[in-house]
Amino acid sequence: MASAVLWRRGAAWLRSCRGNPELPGVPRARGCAGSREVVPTCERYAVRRLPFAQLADGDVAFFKRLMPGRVITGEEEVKPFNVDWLKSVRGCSQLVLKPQTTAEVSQILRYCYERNLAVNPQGGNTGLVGGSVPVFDEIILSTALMNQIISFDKVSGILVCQAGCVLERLSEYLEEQGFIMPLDLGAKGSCHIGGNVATNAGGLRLLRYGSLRGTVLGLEVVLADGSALDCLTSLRKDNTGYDLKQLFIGSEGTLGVITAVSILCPQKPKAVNVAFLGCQSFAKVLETFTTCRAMLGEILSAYEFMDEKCMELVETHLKLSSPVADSPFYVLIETSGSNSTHDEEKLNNFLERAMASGLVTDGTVATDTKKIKVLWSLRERITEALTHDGYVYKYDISLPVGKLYDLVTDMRARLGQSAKNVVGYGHLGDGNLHLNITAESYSHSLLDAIEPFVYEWTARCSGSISAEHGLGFKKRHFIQYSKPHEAVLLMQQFKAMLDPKGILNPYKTLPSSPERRMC
Ligand SMILES: O=C(O)CC[C@@H](O)C(=O)O
Ligand SMILES: [Zn+2]
Repeated sequence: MASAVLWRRGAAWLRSCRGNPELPGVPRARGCAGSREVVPTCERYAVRRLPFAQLADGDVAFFKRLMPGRVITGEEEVKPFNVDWLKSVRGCSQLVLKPQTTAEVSQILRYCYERNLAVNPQGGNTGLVGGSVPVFDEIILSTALMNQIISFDKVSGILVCQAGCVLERLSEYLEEQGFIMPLDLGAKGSCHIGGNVATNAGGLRLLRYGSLRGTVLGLEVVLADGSALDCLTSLRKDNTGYDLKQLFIGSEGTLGVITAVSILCPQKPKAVNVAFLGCQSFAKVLETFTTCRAMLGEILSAYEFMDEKCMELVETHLKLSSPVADSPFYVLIETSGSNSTHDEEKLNNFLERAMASGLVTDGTVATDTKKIKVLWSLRERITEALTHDGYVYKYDISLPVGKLYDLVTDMRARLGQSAKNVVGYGHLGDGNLHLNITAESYSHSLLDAIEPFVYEWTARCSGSISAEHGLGFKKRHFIQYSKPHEAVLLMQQFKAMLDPKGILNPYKTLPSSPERRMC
């Protein structure tokens, strides 16, 4: 019935958004993940502490002299820095340092290197694989006060800023200048650009603007021994030797601390539209993608999908309402272009075709900023909704796009009643599935039913076990499912060369001694 209504509406439908006006807007920071008590990581996973030095009173006194007023020591004050956003891993650091300058980061690391003290670099602490919090008592080096925009060149669109700038603040700043960040993600209200680069965050705009490996032009990095590496170039082209910045992009703070970033920013599109559509099968989601890519061409800027379980969760836990009739799958299509009449016409033609051929059975379109945000919030806030559903097991998989949803179906069949919900969503246009499984509480047996099955399944399809979230603490021992042994060895050699004492973000990204999960 809904489809008939849509079909008759034609172009008028294109201009409408049936999104509930009372839907709350997109939150500025990712919502709170509840107040669960978290078992310390080292206990839950039986991790062996590496032989770093223990923090002494003299160390704290040194840092207090170096950065008066920017050293946090009280147990309660340090607590939020010890726990990840998901409330799934917890360290027991006793010290948080908040440098403001690269020189201070250098001094901190020089001191820690000499004393053999382990350091956990931390940005907005929005990571999803336990990479941003300590495992034991690593000193937390927070980039929160390194939040200055250094320069923005309107001619080239190149932004240079300190690592601790919050992504959303950068976006707002750039929008005033007629530009945007090439990166957007649900955690934009809290995540730091340095953390985004350190994890090579993907996000919602990758389909259009590519990954940070292409848009980051330069980096300033402080190495483990405190020496600063100035690769903060703003050149589009520079073929002088090896491109060292690439080593640090996606290194998750294990090779150096990123202190400043130079990034190429696109012009703000003049016309943005979002269509939110219902599809009756995953095959139709795929066909809709092929059709819209062919018909929308260069104006297509995002193609996201979510299944009906995701919609149920955002409705139940966040009280958002679906703007379209219940469907097994939903897709969100965004266009970004320079001519609204042209873009709307293209989108309308595509939608008419999609409706006529039965690819899409219901849908709504938003052309103004407020309604666009409402539609995006249905997709962006799934992560937040999941945290209200219990303990969440998260998988972030790259797969050949045609196989993307088979993993969700297989996992559902495998887990049966032992899981509460098994949901699939993600950046379909990038071949990136977010598979999430919820249960009332954490259990080793459920984890054993999921892993290594999920990784073996992914490896059989030549996929990647981490598309965009990184390996952090939780996934480092599974790297071999996506990288050959020689590649892992070479990574370990790079690590040993740049950080011979292994003080930077230990227990993360690369496998070390095997850990046994406690039963
Ligand atoms: O929570 C997740 O699994 C995905 C988070 C994020 O990458 C997203 O695309 O929303
Ligand atoms: Zn994602």
